[in-house]
Amino acid sequence: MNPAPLLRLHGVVKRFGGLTATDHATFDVLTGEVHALIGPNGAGKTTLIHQISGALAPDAGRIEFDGRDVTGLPMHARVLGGLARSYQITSIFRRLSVLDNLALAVQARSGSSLRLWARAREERARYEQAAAVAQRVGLGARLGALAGALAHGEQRQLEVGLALATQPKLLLLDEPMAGMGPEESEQMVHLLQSLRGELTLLLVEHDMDAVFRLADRISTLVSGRIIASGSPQTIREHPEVKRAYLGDEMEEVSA
Ligand SMILES: Nc1ncnc2c1ncn2[C@@H]1O[C@H](COP(=O)(O)OP(=O)(O)OP(=O)(O)O)[C@@H](O)[C@H]1O
Repeated sequence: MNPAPLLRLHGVVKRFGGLTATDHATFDVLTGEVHALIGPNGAGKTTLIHQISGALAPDAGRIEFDGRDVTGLPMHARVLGGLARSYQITSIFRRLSVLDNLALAVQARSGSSLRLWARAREERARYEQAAAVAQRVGLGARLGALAGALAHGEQRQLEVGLALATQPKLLLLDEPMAGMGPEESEQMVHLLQSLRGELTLLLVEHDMDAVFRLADRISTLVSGRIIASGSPQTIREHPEVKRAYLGDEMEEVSA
């Protein structure tokens, strides 16, 4: 039996003036899978991720998460429901340590921020969870380092940790390998591989080597529309996907 869909998009639309960024996008992300969203520059991938996270309201369509219609829910309600997005570097408090950043993210899960500074340091359990997440994302030896002093790849690991600290069912990742060298990318691929089975991942990524190594299924977005969803093999061989995006690139990605 196939796993149930954790996330379902039905005809999701976003218009910016005369431009239709997402154009009746429809696809499912199944529970437990690593799902990659690929497509050319400007296809609407980031816009779609914003709509799923709740940062942008769709002009039309429906988004279901974990059996509920979340289309009208604000972002924080989606986070509390288990839908987390790994934000790029902007979400990190650069003048706080790795551990403090993670402890704040653990605290955010409780939905309260008022008592943050008064209680965060006293709450041993929270810091223990934060340290466990740091270990999980490969930053176990960097707990006391200031986040702003981390290498680029480590900052991206921390971002994943901040999202994991909210204990999500689904983690949205927008270009987790962006700006990384080969060694850092490799580390991120390993980190994401290690999350397999723990939670569901939806990943936007241009690094096709990483995509084809990680993804159980892939959806291809072109001009705001999902033109194909399926296994890596199906996508690799899909004539329209090849024409619109992958082209000769696939010949370089090992089968
Ligand atoms: N806030 C905005 N206002 C106006 N137009 C926007 C806005 N955000 C995105 N767009 C436009 O919507 C289209 C889709 O952009 P989006 O960033 O979602 O594509 P993308 O697939 O993520 O691209 P890339 O792979 O280059 O990151 C583009 O034409 C972009 O210029």
